Amino acid sequence: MLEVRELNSQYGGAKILHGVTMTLGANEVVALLGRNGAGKSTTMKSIMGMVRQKSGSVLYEGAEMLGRPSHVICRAGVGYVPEERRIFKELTVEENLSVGKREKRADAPEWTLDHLYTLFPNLKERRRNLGKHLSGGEQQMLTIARTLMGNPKVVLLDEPSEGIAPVIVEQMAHVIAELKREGLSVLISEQNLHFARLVSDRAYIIEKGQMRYEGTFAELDAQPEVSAKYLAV
Ligand SMILES: Nc1ncnc2c1ncn2[C@@H]1O[C@H](COP(=O)(O)OP(=O)(O)OP(=O)(O)O)[C@@H](O)[C@H]1O
Repeated sequence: MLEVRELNSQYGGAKILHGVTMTLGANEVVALLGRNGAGKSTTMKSIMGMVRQKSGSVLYEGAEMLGRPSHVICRAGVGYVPEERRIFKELTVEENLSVGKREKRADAPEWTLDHLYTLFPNLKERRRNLGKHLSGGEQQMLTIARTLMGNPKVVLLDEPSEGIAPVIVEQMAHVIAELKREGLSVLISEQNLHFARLVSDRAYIIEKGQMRYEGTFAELDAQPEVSAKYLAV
């Protein structure tokens, strides 16, 4: 589905990613783990065409995306939910969702408002409220819901559990499980090993822009020195 090979990225003179290689299979949920500043967001932004200076390869369904603009990558079927929630604060929940609406894709689920409201009951209750009146967790959900309105096949979620209340974290885990059930592929970036383990099939660990680990959580548990070295405890 998504295949990143030998990806190097830099901001100005600062080289951040050094030969990052990873895959996301069809209908898989994969976690990209790592501490603050390890390069998780930069990996996602590079996949999305949001970092200008980069080399390597980003194949989406076999087609090269490296060097293509973000909107083309988006339209090809890759949805991206950045760490900082991007909602229109002066628009209602429903208006925010309408802004994200894109054409139906033959090979991906179509998300109507009704379908989304089943998955996000809080947003249904608050559909006439302005974005600025939502809690942080609701804004996070709205950003995901709006991305789904684009009918993506792949969704990249940057730190979905960060800065939200524990009850919302549970809902977030449910949402990710539902996305998988709908047939989507999901890449999440996480510092929270507990949450990642709950929702993902397998994991990568990145540190200083380099991949340090690839495998299942069971394999990771068998090597406690790896999480001790590369993950926050
Ligand atoms: N626009 C930018 N210009 C210069 N350096 C940047 C920029 N964005 C990020 N960096 C640097 O790139 C490195 C990786 O940052 P990145 O945001 O990818 O990390 P992360 O793993 O996502 O961590 P976080 O949880 O803090 O988002 C950090 O050293 C950061 O300071």
